[in-house]
Amino acid sequence: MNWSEQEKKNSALEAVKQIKDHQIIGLGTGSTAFYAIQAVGELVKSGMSLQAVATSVHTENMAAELGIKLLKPEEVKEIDLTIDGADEFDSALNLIKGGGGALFREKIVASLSKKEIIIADSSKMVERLGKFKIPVEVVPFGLSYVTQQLKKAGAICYLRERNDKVFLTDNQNYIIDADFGLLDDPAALAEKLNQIEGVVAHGLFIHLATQVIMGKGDHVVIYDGN
Ligand SMILES: O=C(CO)[C@H](O)[C@H](O)COP(=O)(O)O
Repeated sequence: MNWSEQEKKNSALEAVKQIKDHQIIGLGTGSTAFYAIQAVGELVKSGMSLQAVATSVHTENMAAELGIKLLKPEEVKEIDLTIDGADEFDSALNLIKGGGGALFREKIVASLSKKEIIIADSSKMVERLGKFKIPVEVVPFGLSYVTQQLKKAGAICYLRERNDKVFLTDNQNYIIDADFGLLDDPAALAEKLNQIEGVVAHGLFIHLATQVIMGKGDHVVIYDGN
């Protein structure tokens, strides 16, 4: 396993230590969350009674294979603890998420969660957010309008594709990867994006993370939010 995979795994295993019996757990999406989902599967196998809400169809399938009982978000009032990855995080624990395209469900699950733990390898920590383009999930009907609004706001826009076809999210929407350059004020940009009709969700997660657990070499560093 290379160093970044080891850091991802270490951060995931550290986060999973916080899970208690009978809790409802939010399961993230991506290559870091993968290690957490595997570990939650182990806890269930060892006899812990846990239920989970998944942030994507991919995660749902993985959890089902591991015997983790799944709930739909509409069946829960709140989630005790969510463990998810991120594409970038800063010292205020603001995030860019959505590299895997699951940003809408991830944001709903994070918003339902009492505790949102972000797990990451050390490459994800940045001084200023924005090197990673901001994923913006858009209803297909609104693609032209939203693209124009994002451009007016200063972004260079890329419609996400996979295998030479337009990428479709689990919600059958498109993703525009919006390059705003390095951000001076992520919260202000998040507010601006919230105002655009046709935007389902964007990848700026402001004040949603409770804690970031970052793998660094063979240990982990924990950053707590305020
Ligand atoms: O937001 C996400 C998916 O929508 C992921 O959490 C993010 O892309 C990080 O992924 P990885 O752990 O594979 O680097």
